[in-house]
Parts: sequence; structure tokens; C-alpha cells
Amino acid sequence: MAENVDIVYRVNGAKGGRGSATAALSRLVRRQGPGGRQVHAVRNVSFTAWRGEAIGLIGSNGSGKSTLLKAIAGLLPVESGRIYTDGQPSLLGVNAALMNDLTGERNIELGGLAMGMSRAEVRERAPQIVEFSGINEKGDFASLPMRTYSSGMAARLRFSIAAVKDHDVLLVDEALATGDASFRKRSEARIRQLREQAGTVFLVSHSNKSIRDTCERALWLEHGELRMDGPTAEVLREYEKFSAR
Ligand SMILES: Nc1ncnc2c1ncn2[C@@H]1O[C@H](COP(=O)(O)OP(=O)(O)OP(=O)(O)O)[C@@H](O)[C@H]1O
Repeated sequence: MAENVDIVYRVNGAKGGRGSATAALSRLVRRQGPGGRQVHAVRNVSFTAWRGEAIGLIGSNGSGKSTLLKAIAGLLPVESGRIYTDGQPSLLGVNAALMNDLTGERNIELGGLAMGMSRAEVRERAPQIVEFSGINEKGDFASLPMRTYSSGMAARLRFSIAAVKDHDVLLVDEALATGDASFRKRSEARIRQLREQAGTVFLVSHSNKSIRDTCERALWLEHGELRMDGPTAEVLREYEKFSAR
């Protein structure tokens, strides 16, 4: 449950805009003290999510979807307001921390342990994770370092590690968009399963189709504000009108 949540990023060395060459240079040259710029990424957002719900987060680029997801996962502090979760939230996204220099197998092991599985459980489930991810479809990649993977393969492995476990609150950031069609089908089926096992699923995606196929409820964010919260079909109808402007 989120209650009047505000999230603000504090940016140092913001002169010249984020990501510009001058900004990068000025970051190297000097450290900016307090009083750097602030980005108010989420504004006064409130909603209650129930067990068994799959909720899609939609909105244009920079509207605050990933920020809200990270805050629900407990990875970002809120400026004001509160977020309560019943159970342990797990963020499974494109940024999940896997080690590039370690093999897929080793990452599966570490990821499994990090999620609280026992060594024996991890050993037992490892082949299933490899199979689900499909990383071995083009040769034995599980025994190669992650840096030899394409970005799609890496994203699939991340999703597969996280998806092997049942989660109380599962947060998915764009993971579905990176896989190919057959992987997308498998992961959508798995999300449906997780939902049936009474967890809550949040999905951030730019694909209206995956939102429609996986979520019965959608939250639409724009400029950090919650524009609409309701049945996916209704929210998407309004959002699509808005995007077509
Ligand atoms: N680490 C950061 N530091 C400062 N500002 C940030 C940071 N991350 C995101 N922002 C800003 O916060 C706002 C919301 O970003 P966020 O990534 O949550 O949007 P999003 O809806 O997930 O976007 P997208 O659809 O492009 O993935 C944007 O204005 C963005 O520039």
C-alpha cells in the first residue's frame, strides 16, 4: 500500500543537463556541494494493492514508473508518505545485480542463495532455471561468463532466476520486453502462475499488449502523478488516447 508517496532525486553537478558531455566533464572536474538540482520523480501517489492482483504501471518516458517500483522494493527512500508491504518484495528487472565475470551457473547459484534458497534447493532447481531461460539454446552458455551473453540473454537469465521462487510481491521492470516471442510467452505464463499462488505482481512495460495480457489492473503515471487507477482495459483506453495526441 502506498500513501501519499513523494520521491525526490538529488542530483549533483547538474549544469548542462543530465548525460551531456559538459555535465560529465564538470562531474570529473569538481564535486558540487549541497544545493544541487532536485528531480521530483513521484508526486503524492496513493494506492492499495491486494494479494492475487497483477498491476501494470504505464506512462510515458520519465513519468516515474521505475522510480515507484524501486521504492516499493525498498531500494529508494521516500521523501514523504509511506509504503507498506505485507511480505518481502523482490525487484526483478533489467538492473538486477549479476556478475559479468562469473558464469551463468555461478550467477544462478549466487542469485538463488541471495533469494534465501538453500544450497541443495539451488542445485536441484538450477537445470530448471537454465531450461526456462533458454540461454543454452545456442550452445552451452551456462558455463560461460555472463559478459559473453547478449543483453536479451542476460535479461532472460535474470528473470529466470527470480521467477524460480514464489514471491510475496514480485516487481518486474520491462523484463518481458527484452526476450524473444517464445521467452515472452513462458514468462507471461509464469507471472500468471505466481499470481495464482497469491502473490502480488507489479509490471512496468511499454508494451501495452503485455500489460493487457498479464494485468487486470493498471496505474497510469504522468509527471510523477497518478493519473488513473482502474481496470486495465479502461486505463489503457485513456492512455492510448493520450499517447496518440
Ligand atoms: N538516478 C536518478 N537521478 C536523478 N533523476 C533520476 C534518476 N532516475 C530517474 N530520474 C528522473 O526521475 C524521473 C522518473 O524517472 P523513471 O525512470 O522513474 O521514469 P520511467 O517512467 O520509468 O521512465 P521510462 O519509461 O523512460 O523507463 C525522470 O524525470 C528521470 O529523469
